[in-house]
Amino acid sequence: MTTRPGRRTAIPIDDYRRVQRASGLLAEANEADILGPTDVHVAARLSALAGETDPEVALGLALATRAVRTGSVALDLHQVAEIDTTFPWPTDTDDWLARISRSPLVAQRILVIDNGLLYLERYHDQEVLVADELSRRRHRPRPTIAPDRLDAGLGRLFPAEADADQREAARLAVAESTIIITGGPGTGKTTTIAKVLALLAEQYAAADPNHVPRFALAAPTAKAAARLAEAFDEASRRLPEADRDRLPATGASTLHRLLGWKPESRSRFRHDRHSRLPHDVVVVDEASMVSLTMMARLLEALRPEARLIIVGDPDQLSSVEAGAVLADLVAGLGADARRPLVARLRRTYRFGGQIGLLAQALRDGAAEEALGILQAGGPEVSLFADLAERRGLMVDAALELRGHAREGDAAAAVAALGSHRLLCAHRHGPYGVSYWNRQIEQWLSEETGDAHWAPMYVGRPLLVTSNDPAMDLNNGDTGVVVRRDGRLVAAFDAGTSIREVSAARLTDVETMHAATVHKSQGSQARRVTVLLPDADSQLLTRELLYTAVTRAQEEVAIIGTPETVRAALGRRIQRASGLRQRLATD
Ligand SMILES: Nc1ncnc2c1ncn2[C@@H]1O[C@H](COP(=O)(O)OP(=O)(O)OP(=O)(O)O)[C@@H](O)[C@H]1O
Repeated sequence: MTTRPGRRTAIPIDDYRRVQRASGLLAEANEADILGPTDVHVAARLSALAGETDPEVALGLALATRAVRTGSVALDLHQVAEIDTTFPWPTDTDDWLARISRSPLVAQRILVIDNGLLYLERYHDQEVLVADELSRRRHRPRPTIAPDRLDAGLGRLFPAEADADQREAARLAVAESTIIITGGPGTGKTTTIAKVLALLAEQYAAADPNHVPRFALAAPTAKAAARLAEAFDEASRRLPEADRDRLPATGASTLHRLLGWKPESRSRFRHDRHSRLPHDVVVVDEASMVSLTMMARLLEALRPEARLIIVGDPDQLSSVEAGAVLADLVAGLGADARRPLVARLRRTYRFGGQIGLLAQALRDGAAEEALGILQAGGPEVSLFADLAERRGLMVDAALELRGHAREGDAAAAVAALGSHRLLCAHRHGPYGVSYWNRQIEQWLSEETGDAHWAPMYVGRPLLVTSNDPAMDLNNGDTGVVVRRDGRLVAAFDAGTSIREVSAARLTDVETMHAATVHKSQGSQARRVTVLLPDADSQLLTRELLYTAVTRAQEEVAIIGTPETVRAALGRRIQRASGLRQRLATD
């Protein structure tokens, strides 16, 4: 048994996961690592308060709490055996569900049973709200448009035969007031958004020349919002002049900022159903990262007649919070063949080909095809067994950063952050971010002769790990420490500009030679190295590998074996929710 050193009483190091006062089934499930301490505490306390004495009902509540903690919106009791096949689960699941339905926990709406799924009340309310708001939007009359003008605009902006998917997506986005546009990396999502907004500006101008429409572009994270602003700017510049001139000024912000987040209260926003957003059109990009809670807040804050355009890649990792809303919306709203509200962009414009082909094979779970592409190698994709193969590349990237940082060239240093990224599934352990950050620093120090690294060294790449409104820094922002007039300043990428703050004032930052795949979502680098963990790691999933590979703009190397690639593609992230069912049967 491992013990913490220097203590008089030996305490097992994993004790923090054990709940000392729990008993019975909850304690057993805690001991089996099925339930975490929060699940046990919540279930024990709420059951006691509600007067529930059946331990299997309390177990249901604990599992519903666990479900939310692990990304699901609801729990299907019939699937619990998949969590742990050896645990002594209640033998009659229907009876278990029936006992829960008669419980005071349900009478007091702590738990809700709907369509055979078990919910914590708050998540049930949010799911119903999202389904109801979307249903209301779907059954409203279509917006009035000038169809001839739309046809002419589509012909003008999407003249090529090869752009049929984009043209169709744009047609739907103008004709409908709610639409989802999906597509993998480089399929022209941002390009299409710019053209859709140009077409809409034209429609609004024709309907009422005195009304200047208000467009909002939003993304779930600050990083993604900055990238959207940049890409949108670029795409708008390529529009024909008359279309560009019609576009109203449209910056991009986070969803939190759009809704007017009030930091003093966790889930409160300035805009809600009593104070709606003033916009005519709201575009949400990187929607795979939007949680159920955020989607609920957005939908209730939109004016009923406002247009909503949801854009994203449903095959990427979902939000770190509960829900896989984009995937649910695509499955639920795409199910209606009579009135499809989902447009798919399938053609890749960005890559020379191999990264796109690899991404496709990964998305489809076609392991042998993916391995074929990887093993054929080439300038864009490769598979290595050992990360040492990339040592030269990683050291060069770190040296480039250091060079610009020593010269005090913040813009060049920030740009150099995008040259290479090492992506890991884990934070800790031999495949983790912490280990590899230290290793790359060690290699760098061997190269430069700088023996010891102070915590803040010139050329240190930074990742912000919490929101800091006072410094205007957001969780996920990236920057680099540069030397400026003998002082150390941290220069951050603010999309189209650089923000500098004193490095000494920074608290919640990590080194970012390596980053987790989750943290890298919404950003890209020219070259990417993906370090796969052992095949039995539960974090190794198809969504993770697909998200990691699609962060690469020019070249990607996977560090792993055919076995780990197969294991990744064979493991899917399962997130239970009733949303797609509600939407499909609406
Ligand atoms: N119809 C098109 N014809 C030619 N090039 C295009 C077309 N659509 C997009 N592109 C080009 O493909 C590249 C990717 O486009 P865009 O940034 O719009 O894609 P995206 O799907 O938003 O990408 P991301 O993966 O960054 O979200 C850009 O260089 C863009 O100019």
